[in-house]
Amino acid sequence: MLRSCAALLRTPGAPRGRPGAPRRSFSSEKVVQKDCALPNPSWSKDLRLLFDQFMKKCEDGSWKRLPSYKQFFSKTFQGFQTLYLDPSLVKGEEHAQLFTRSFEDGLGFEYVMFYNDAEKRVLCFLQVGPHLQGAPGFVHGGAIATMMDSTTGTCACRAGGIAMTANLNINFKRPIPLCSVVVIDSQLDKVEGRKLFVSCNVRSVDEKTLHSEASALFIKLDPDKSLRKKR
Ligand SMILES: CCCCC/C=C\C/C=C\C/C=C\C/C=C\CCCC(=O)SCCNC(=O)CCNC(=O)[C@H](O)C(C)(C)COP(=O)(O)OP(=O)(O)OC[C@H]1O[C@@H](n2cnc3c(N)ncnc32)[C@H](O)[C@@H]1OP(=O)(O)O
Repeated sequence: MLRSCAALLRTPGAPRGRPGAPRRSFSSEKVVQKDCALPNPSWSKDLRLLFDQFMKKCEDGSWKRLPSYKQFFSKTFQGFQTLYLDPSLVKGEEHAQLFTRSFEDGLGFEYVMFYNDAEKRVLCFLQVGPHLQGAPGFVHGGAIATMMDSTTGTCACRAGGIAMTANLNINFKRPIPLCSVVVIDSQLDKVEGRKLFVSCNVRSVDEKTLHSEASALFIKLDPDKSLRKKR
């Protein structure tokens, strides 16, 4: 796997992403709404296997694959914008992209999430690309935190409605090798009014290594309160 990772980095200036894909021109490009939570050629065998295994589990309806795009464009997100945002504070929206989906294929976060409604649980299968390096050879802690936030956040929003992270408490236990695949397992533990308590852990695919664990608090947004800056 590390070999394919190195191959992605070897040719500076070479077109990246899928072969034949147009080069990015930030100012004029219209972001294509492709579902990024589907296999692409950068996915390793481990990630493909986990994907295939869980697509099978989706057949009886117990698990659901969650599609993922570079931009939010669902009705839920439009609801988020209308209810909570002051339009005068929204800047650069036409260029906005979901942080975790803003890398060329294979270089950053490659992942797919599956949701189990009965268990209020989200599993994220994540391949960490070479541009997420922190300590040499290992993934940056901020990148791990990002994906723990995204996975627990997805779990909170699926289970409880639109919510934002108020607290994320992480213990980093073992570093994650760059270009490896890990499993983030999150579940809703408790609901108290608008507070959603979600925990997660990050393990290696063989489950032998516990890389990190976290607990998070999400607050369901109150439609009577705007998210604008308090003056
Ligand atoms: C974020 C995405 C939302 C979009 C949703 C759209 C679609 C959904 C679909 C799928 C989901 C998809 C993806 C999820 C992906 C990514 C997740 C990323 C999430 C983030 O990356 S998000 C960015 C970082 N996040 C912030 O930028 C928040 C800044 N923050 C605030 O905007 C406010 O802080 C807010 C709104 C959180 C609460 O404000 P508020 O005014 O509504 O509530 P209030 O302060 O009254 O607190 C109510 C009760 O919570 C207690 N409480 C509050 N904070 C606490 C804390 N830290 N520790 C302990 N208790 C706390 C109080 O003590 C009180 O408790 P009590 O009721 O018992 O007195």
